[in-house]
Amino acid sequence: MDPSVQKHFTVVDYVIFALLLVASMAIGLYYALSGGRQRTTQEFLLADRSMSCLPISLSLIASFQSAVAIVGVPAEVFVHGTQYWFIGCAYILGLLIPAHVFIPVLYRLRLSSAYQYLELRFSKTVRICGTLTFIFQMVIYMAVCVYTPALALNAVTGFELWGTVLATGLVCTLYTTIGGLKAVIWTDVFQTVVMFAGQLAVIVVGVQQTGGVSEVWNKVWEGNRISGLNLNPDPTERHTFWTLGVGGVFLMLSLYGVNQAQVQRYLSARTEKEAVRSCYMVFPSLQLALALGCVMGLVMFARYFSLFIRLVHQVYFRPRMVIYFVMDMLQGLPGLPGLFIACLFSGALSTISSAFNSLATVTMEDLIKPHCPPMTEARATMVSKALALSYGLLCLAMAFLSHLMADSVLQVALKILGMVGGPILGVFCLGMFFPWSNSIGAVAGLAAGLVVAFWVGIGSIVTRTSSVSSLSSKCQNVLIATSGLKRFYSLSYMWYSGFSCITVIVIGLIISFLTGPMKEEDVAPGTVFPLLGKLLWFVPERVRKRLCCVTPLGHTVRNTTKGNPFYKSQNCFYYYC
Ligand SMILES: O=C(O)CCCC[C@@H]1SC[C@@H]2NC(=O)N[C@@H]21
Ligand code: NA
Repeated sequence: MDPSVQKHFTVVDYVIFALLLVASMAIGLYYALSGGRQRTTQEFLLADRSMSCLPISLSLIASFQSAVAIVGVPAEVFVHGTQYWFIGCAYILGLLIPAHVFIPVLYRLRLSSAYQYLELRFSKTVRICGTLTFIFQMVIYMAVCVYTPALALNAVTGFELWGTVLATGLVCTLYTTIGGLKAVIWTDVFQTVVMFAGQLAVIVVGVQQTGGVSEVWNKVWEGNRISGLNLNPDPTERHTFWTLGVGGVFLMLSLYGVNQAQVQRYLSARTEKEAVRSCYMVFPSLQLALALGCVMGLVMFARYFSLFIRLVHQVYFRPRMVIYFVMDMLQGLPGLPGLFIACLFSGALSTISSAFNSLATVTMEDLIKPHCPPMTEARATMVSKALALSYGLLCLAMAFLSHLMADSVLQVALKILGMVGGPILGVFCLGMFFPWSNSIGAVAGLAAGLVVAFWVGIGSIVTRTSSVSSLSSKCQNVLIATSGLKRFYSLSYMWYSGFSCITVIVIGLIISFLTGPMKEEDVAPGTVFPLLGKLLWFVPERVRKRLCCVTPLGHTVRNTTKGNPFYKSQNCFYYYC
């Protein structure tokens, strides 16, 4: 099959793709014209805190399962084998800790934005730093998510590239702007179903065309794509059980524990129990999404092994390889290419709509409201909608600017999420688990974490490309002067979030102790989680009291200044033990 042959679509395919956009638009319109008709920020940004656990859990999946994973995971397994599947082990702690640590603290403070927590626990400065870091992270991540499917499609199917980006980007911006969080959550539900259906279709057709499951298994086994348990402790090895299973926990915590897009969904739950339940329900669906991606990679390997050997050395080929093979596999089956395109764009739409909405929320709640004269509810909602619209248009502009990086899109997305998500996770951990930390320590820690993350992230790109690019040898020598630095740059990207998170905590504690640690009575009630008390459960009660983790059952008193219910006793703050 000649790579230059562009795959053409039948009418059915275009209809299916158009149906995806129409259905998403219809859901947006429905929520614009029903309920409170999106007239308050409580409804527009938090769905009136009325959501139940099922839609929330599917929307939690959709927020960070974009076309990048749909294209990237099969490509990863196709080229490197099933080692990546071990990231599934990170989902256990990666969802249990958010369910039992982050959700209780953040939900009971009845926040609108995750970064309000940083002001309650530290100061306004820390809140603003956290908000700006989040905005930076999501704008870049959005660009990768919207560009990936469009570019891959164009390269393989002649699908009009910019027309697609514009069409999906505008539809997404529209339904997010008019329908608010309710529309974003319910379109996420619909789009998650489309995502699973598209991947399943490719797997079924691929197995059938390869000659059955056993045939696939034989080819996959022959090509030793089934990776064993790699327990190599070397942190520079890209994918091992440790980088994926342990490093992946930090990545999951930065996304499912403290990322505004996910926290906003927890806060939109009608009760705390619903929020915790939605976190539990994410686990099976996330494992299913991971399994579908890995199996799709294996089936494609079995189906195209011979061709792959010929083409794999063309680096440009990687990001488009999956689409290319899928389009070849599905051609002649009218409707299936359209379903797969719809699946790709469902991934992109559901991720960028969550990003628009969370970006509009934090900009409104953390940057505008606290610094502008109080505005009427109607005006605040209008501004929030304008923000969602402008972030949508910004994302489209970014997509036109960004160029798909040479290596796998999955790796690029995980690097961005790791490099920026890790430091933000670190600041939240510093605040929740270390009562002594103060706001100077938090700001210094965040800065140190970001510096370290970008140093290793950018260093890894420069040194890797410098080995192939025309960088002068002197420059190369300077860059990787010592082998230690070389090893530092070759740290697996799966450790970026863990490494930067720990840097934030260490630096944050040191600076806090140097500038005068916070006293227990100064810590805002309800903002600290007794991690030490939990971990030292075997230590006698009186010793634990000294560690300031008091027994539970504090009675709720309404604090007039903060307006938040919190647990307080006469001499010490009660924690959730
Ligand atoms: O946008 C994408 O799909 C790529 C980013 C994936 C983010 C992480 S990886 C672990 C967890 N599982 C998912 O499906 N997404 C998140
Ligand atoms: Na998505």
